[in-house]
Amino acid sequence: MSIDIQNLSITLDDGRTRVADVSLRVNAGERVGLIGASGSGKSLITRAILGTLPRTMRAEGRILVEGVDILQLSELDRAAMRGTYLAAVFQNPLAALNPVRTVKQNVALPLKLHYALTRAQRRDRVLQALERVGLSPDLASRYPSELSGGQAQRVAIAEALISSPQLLLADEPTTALDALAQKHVMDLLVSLTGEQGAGLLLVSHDFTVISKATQRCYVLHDGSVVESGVTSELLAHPQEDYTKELVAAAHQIAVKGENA
Ligand SMILES: Nc1ncnc2c1ncn2[C@@H]1O[C@H](COP(=O)(O)OP(=O)(O)OP(=O)(O)O)[C@@H](O)[C@H]1O
Repeated sequence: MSIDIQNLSITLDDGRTRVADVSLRVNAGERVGLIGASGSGKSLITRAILGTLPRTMRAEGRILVEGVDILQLSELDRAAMRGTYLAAVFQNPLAALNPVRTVKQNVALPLKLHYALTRAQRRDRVLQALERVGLSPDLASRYPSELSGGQAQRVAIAEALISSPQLLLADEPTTALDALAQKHVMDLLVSLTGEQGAGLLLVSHDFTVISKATQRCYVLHDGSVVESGVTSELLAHPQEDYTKELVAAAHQIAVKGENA
């Protein structure tokens, strides 16, 4: 499944524009980055794709999925896309997981909502999903508050991928994790989306993260795309001043890490 965002603008009720005329494409099975500083509009674009923008905001333009403009679909149809064609992983897994449900109940939720499976089929799928993200079945009966940040993010990934979505939106999925958990979670996102043939839209403020996981990327500044291209080329030869700043920041972090 490809997703083709054409001239997307997101405006507040009072007329202020937060995202302006953004065009962005993720081809089937492709890993694409969306990079920009805090407040540049990355999360709003993700939410416009998911259909979860705040009620005080309006999205204009087109978001084509297999040629259908999903901005024109009903709320019900948008909700049906979440957990089937589309899934998402966010920065804070504990906010995304239901705290009063166990790990296995959280992971099973998309199956319960969207698929007619028996309890036994659901249980098997959940255990398989936990195994694929490298979590022991012993964790299945725990509550989210009884997990480390890295474990909780793995649970969120298992939940996102259990229904084999065709596009995974990952919004700063590693920002809240320590360096080792960051690497594990990124490796997992790349390998699992690859195995499932799903596309990945990876949102981050950090070129280091984007460069490790994506083939192409878009640079967002103050709600507009200022540059886009093959990630390795953008990193090696940024054209715009803003992209140069982001690249320099990533190099500084890398050098600090090497000297630590
Ligand atoms: N509910 C809201 N009402 C009004 N303005 C909002 C709302 N949500 C976000 N904004 C504004 O829209 C702009 C883009 O926000 P967005 O969350 O998309 O940024 P971001 O690039 O994802 O930042 P971060 O990396 O910090 O998450 C910001 O100026 C933000 O203050």
